[in-house]
Amino acid sequence: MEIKHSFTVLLVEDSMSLGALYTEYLRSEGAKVTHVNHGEDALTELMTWQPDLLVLDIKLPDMSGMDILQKVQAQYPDTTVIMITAHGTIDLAVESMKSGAFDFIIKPFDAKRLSITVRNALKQRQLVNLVANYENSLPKANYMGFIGESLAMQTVYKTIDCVANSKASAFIIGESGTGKEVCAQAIHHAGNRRDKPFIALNCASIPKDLIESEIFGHTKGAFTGAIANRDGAATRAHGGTLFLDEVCEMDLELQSKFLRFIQTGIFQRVGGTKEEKVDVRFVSATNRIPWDEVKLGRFREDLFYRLHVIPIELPALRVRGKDVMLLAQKFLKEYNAEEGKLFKSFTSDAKKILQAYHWPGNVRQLQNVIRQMVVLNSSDVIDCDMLPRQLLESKRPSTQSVTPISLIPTADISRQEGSGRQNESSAKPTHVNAFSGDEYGQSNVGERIANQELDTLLTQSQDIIPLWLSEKQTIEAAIEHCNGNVPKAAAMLDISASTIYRKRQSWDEMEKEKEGVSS
Ligand SMILES: Nc1ncnc2c1ncn2[C@@H]1O[C@H](COP(=O)(O)OP(=O)(O)OP(=O)(O)O)[C@@H](O)[C@H]1O
Repeated sequence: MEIKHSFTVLLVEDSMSLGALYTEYLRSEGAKVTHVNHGEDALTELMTWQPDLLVLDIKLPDMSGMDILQKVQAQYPDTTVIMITAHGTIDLAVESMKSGAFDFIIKPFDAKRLSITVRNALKQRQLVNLVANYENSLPKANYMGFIGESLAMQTVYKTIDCVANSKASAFIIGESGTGKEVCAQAIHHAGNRRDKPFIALNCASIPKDLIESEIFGHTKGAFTGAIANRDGAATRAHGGTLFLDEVCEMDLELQSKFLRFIQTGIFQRVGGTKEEKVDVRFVSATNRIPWDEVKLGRFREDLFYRLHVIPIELPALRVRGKDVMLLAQKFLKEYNAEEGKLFKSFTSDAKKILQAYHWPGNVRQLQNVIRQMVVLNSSDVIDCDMLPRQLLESKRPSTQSVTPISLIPTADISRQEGSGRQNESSAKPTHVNAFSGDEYGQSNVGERIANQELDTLLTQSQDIIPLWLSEKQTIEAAIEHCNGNVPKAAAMLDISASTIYRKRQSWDEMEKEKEGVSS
């Protein structure tokens, strides 16, 4: 292995003449050397830069080299330490190796002896770096609270790593239960704001007339019930991260107040007259397609551009392959411990069903299913007969599955319902799902509808409508049923949201063509 040519050394040696001599030896090896005579000076240097090697005399005028070694181990564990010792302190030198020093050299030594130790230390550093780089390049199965080693999740982990230290606003999209809150927390904990607060605010669950005070706080007497001054989420998140969950549900009036806050960090409490300024990083999330909300006039375009700086898309569980079983196994272990049960694994048939199910409620639904099975059964293995009915009855929508309503899962996806949203109009798509159903070999709605049409043709000769129109009606019925939530409708139809958007574009064209023909 090649030793790198230039490396840095902090040499701590109280004798000026020996310091000069060792500096000369080290320079002949290609080192850039900084020489200090006192322990305190060494610690000051270490606060501003970390050398590749620390060559450290055990006996120093102001402190023991052993104390410095301990501090370096605790604060700068990547620094390789070589101890210099006199005959009388060999025991200490041996002790220092137990505490993490790489090697020790006994005084007096010549250039050759120092060269061998230095080269060995550099080789070891290179090996450690090589292994660390290799480990980083392997797929991760665990990352900051996430479980999953699918390619789709590796992309998410890499994006989080890249954006964690930035102050740029991150915008997480994904179906319900895909882990958007886990993602927001991961961004916070992976970045340099990790020691400051992470404040989450669910814009959908706070009553409209309270949300402004929840975000900005209020002064005493600002409204009935405001019996004291109260800090809002903005103040509490100072220095840290403010997570705006379900941000597309934010009231339009509040959106304009929020815009100014995002631009300047300045806000006023409800009922207050004084302006306050905070430093927060914004992370937002929604299970809607934000650009559609902008087009429909429900989300301000200027706010969208402020918040949607770094988009992160969380993949649906059904496109995450083996992650289903990784998660299932993790939840099984967790709920076993909680419930005092003895389940160890799943039968291969149960695994097949779990793997094949389309998980409209994503990880949250999987979590609920595993908990339910653990609570209701006692055995050492999860078998098919313990699986909930909806999993056993659910096949991937086949040629018979033409009515979206018949595909409604009983799973825990009700959180999205009842939002009072009306059916969406045919807003033009700009968002493309990276994990489209077609790429993952999911059944194609066009094909299913085509089969239905064939059946219809065989049994009826009246009321035949164009194939694309029939498909459009089916998809629109599903969207309406889901109160305008396209990702949820797509999940029920077992296609990707991007397929719906593509189709909407082509319907517009078909409608135009139809109008052209009739006029
Ligand atoms: N990759 C994952 N690994 C482990 N647990 C996960 C993962 N993704 C989600 N979860 C778990 O699933 C549950 C739902 O996650 P979370 O609340 O973050 O989803 P969400 O996308 O924010 O959902 P919603 O849009 O409904 O608010 C949580 O209990 C979370 O811990």
